[in-house]
Amino acid sequence: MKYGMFNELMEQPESLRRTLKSEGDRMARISNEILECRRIYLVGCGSSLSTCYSARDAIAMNYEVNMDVMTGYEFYYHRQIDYSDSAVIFTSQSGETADTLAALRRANELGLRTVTITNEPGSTMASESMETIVTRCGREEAILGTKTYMTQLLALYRILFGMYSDEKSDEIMGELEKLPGEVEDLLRRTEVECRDLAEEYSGEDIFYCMGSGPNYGLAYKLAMTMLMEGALKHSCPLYSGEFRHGLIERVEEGVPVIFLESGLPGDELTERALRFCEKLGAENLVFRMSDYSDLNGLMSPFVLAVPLEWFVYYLAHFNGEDPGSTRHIGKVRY
Ligand SMILES: N[C@@H]1[C@@H](O)[C@H](O)[C@@H](COP(=O)(O)O)O[C@@H]1O
Repeated sequence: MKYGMFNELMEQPESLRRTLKSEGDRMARISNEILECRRIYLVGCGSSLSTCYSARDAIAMNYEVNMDVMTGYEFYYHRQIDYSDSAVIFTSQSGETADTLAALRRANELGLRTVTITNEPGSTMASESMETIVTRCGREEAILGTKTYMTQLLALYRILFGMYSDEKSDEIMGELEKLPGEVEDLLRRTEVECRDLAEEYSGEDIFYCMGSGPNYGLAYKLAMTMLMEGALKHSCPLYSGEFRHGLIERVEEGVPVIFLESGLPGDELTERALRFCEKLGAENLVFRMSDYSDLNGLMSPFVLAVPLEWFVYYLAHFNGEDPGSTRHIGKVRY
């Protein structure tokens, strides 16, 4: 059984290729423009907030930078926005989310430099933002964003790592170019094993999702939009270091916990939590960057997203749900 989301999932490599080609120069120009800014805000909601977390954490682990991540309404209601020489990058697949649009309007009123990354060139946010990067995916119908997630994260990494010129940024910029091929390969390699895993866990009601560094953002997306929206499972994301401040009291034999590991230094906390959960006999599902790719650990949200997409796609399927459907909220406003 193939759902509409299947084709969107398979279109990820091509969407990445098209976005790199058509938006490359514009992204490079924006990197140079925001380089001089004293502060950069990243603002989005849901899946589009998760990309902000991942990009911020990837950058903050390597560079000294004033960068804040906020949801749309956090930004809107925040009294102390630093608007002298600051830039805001808004992420919205639809370009219509009311929260993010309200934040964009406030930023424009305050005179901040505004950039929107969206998949909808005709959207309200695209027309009201000073600069727009259009992810070249074509329309995405599934509520569980795949190609729009991948390309949005690509755009954020390109713009933010593009502000620097050193060995690390050169490496990441080079690896971003390799992503379409890498994702193509992952889509092929990981479907069957993740379908089997989904079948095994299809009866579970709740999944805790843990990651550190750039994988916290992915844990957030996995819990909030993939498992809750896509597979209709209860879920909760957390920073690996937060394990011992709550979840440690709740984990017990048979409770499923998903660990996302990048191999970066912050993952010593993920490993520590994993060892503890092993001792308790929890159902540990570990997605390790080193099992899937040789790319830098900073690229793990792109890489691990693919097996997770298959896992969630089939988890929904084995529960008789369409992974791309939604019960209460629409994807794109027409
Ligand atoms: N249910 C959707 C989420 O799936 C989406 O991630 C979020 C942001 O949407 P957008 O990226 O279009 O702003 O909006 C809603 O909450």
